[in-house]
Amino acid sequence: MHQDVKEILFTEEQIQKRVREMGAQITADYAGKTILLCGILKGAVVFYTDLARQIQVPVKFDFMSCSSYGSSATSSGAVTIRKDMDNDVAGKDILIVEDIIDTGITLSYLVPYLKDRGANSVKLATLLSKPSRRQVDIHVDYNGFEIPDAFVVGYGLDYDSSYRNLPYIGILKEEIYTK
Ligand SMILES: O=P(O)(O)OC[C@H]1O[C@H](OP(=O)(O)OP(=O)(O)O)[C@H](O)[C@@H]1O
Ligand code: HPA
Repeated sequence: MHQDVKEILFTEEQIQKRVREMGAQITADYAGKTILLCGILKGAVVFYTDLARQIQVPVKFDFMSCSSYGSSATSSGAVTIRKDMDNDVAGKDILIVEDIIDTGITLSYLVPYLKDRGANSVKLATLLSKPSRRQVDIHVDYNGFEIPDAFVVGYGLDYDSSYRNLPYIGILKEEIYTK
């Protein structure tokens, strides 16, 4: 275990098992359709590549990059798009892939944004959700794990751009982000 991690919340094996289950559910729900899989950079990348390979219906890859002002603790609710999807959204069945939903502010902006551009459907898959931190109500179609209000890293999630490559999800020691 990394020295900055105080506790492993989900091991590599637990994550892979859950991702397989989510992929099977998505495969069943989208039978006969093609999914435009929209990953939200950068945190979702690891989950995205694993989930995509567990989906057995046709999938097209696309990505968006967003930023919300301030840290997620102090977010003003203003979300800007740094990189939009390359594909035309109209008429497509879009599945947004996130690593974590915290306040819900990012998704509360993105889902209507894509719907307003004429998507046939917009659904949401997230590996992690922190319901106790929610500021806006978000409907999550596929949720990997609900977690307590702790700062987690690994499997794509970062603190100060580090730890994204840890194969597990762990709780970061408080002294790392309070120093
Ligand atoms: O529900 P919210 O409070 O809006 O927070 C969730 C968002 O915050 C994180 O992204 P971040 O801005 O840290 O960028 P990153 O994915 O590049 O790490 C995460 O990947 C979500 O996109
Ligand atoms: O716990 C977290 N870890 C990393 N990034 C995050 N963005 C919101 N919550 C978190």
